[in-house]
Amino acid sequence: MTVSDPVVESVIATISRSATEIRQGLIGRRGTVDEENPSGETQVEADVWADELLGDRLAAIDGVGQYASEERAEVEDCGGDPAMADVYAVAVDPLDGSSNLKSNNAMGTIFGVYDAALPARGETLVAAGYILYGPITTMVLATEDSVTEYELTGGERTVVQRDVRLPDEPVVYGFGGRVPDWPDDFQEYAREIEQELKLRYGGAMIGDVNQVLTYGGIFGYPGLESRPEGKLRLQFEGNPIGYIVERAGGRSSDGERSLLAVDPDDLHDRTPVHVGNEELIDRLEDLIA
Ligand SMILES: O=P(O)(O)OC[C@H]1O[C@](O)(COP(=O)(O)O)[C@@H](O)[C@@H]1O
Ligand SMILES: [Mg+2]
Ligand SMILES: [Mg+2]
Repeated sequence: MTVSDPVVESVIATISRSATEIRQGLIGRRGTVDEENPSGETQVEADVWADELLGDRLAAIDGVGQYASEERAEVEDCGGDPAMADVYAVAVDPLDGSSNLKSNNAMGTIFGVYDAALPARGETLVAAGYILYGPITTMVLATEDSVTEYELTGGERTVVQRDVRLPDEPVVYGFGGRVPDWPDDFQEYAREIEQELKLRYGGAMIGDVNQVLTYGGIFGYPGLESRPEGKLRLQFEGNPIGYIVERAGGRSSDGERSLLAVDPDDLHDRTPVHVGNEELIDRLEDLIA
């Protein structure tokens, strides 16, 4: 599938072509640097490197008016106002789950193409996707009308599944954060779910969400007692994943409403993130609202 808008297609082609290179470049970049990202988390060498690589390439695309990433404080102005026709803003989590580099477990790259200046509502996304660096490098791409899974080799992307849909019968769940730090209502919900589904939690949202897309179920990183806003970032993680799961027939929620309807205050806002089969998200909202 190619996307009809040439700018959006260029963004997707640039990220998918860069993925093999990013995967290769992880070697030798597993150590931490002496810096924190704007969310106050220790950066790994590969976080900084992947951000620079993607930032340089995406900013060079005509029609990309803004670039923003989890790893830099401010939105980069790339020449062009996303309020204008055919100008977009791209928000990226260059490496999702980069703490998994140390233990050599799955990781990802997440991106959202917004038709609005950042920070923006998820409803303004025109495309979103993620790369999963698993045993195979894959990309899941959602656009207005469909979700497609690709395998990436060299610079090529090969379709492996068109029209990806969440299976009707959910099988897996994964919830982030420490159990004693979960609010009572979320604990109650989790107790129910663990009677019904199998636990899959790998410490990289992309790996865990891909399990949900493949088998059906729910991924959640709830608001915590110690941090009611949760851990994950709305612009770089919550919105793109919410968009993908909703396009695949599922639901997303911050606990009360679709993630795509959340109004951002700040580029690095955090939000509780829940995505999965509709019925499971409905039940969650009933219990914790
Ligand atoms: O270590 P925890 O608390 O389980 O958190 C894991 C979550 O944090 C993240 O690693 C945050 O993403 P980054 O690695 O991009 O900061 C998610 O991928 C994952 O779901
Ligand atoms: Mg992340
Ligand atoms: Mg990251």
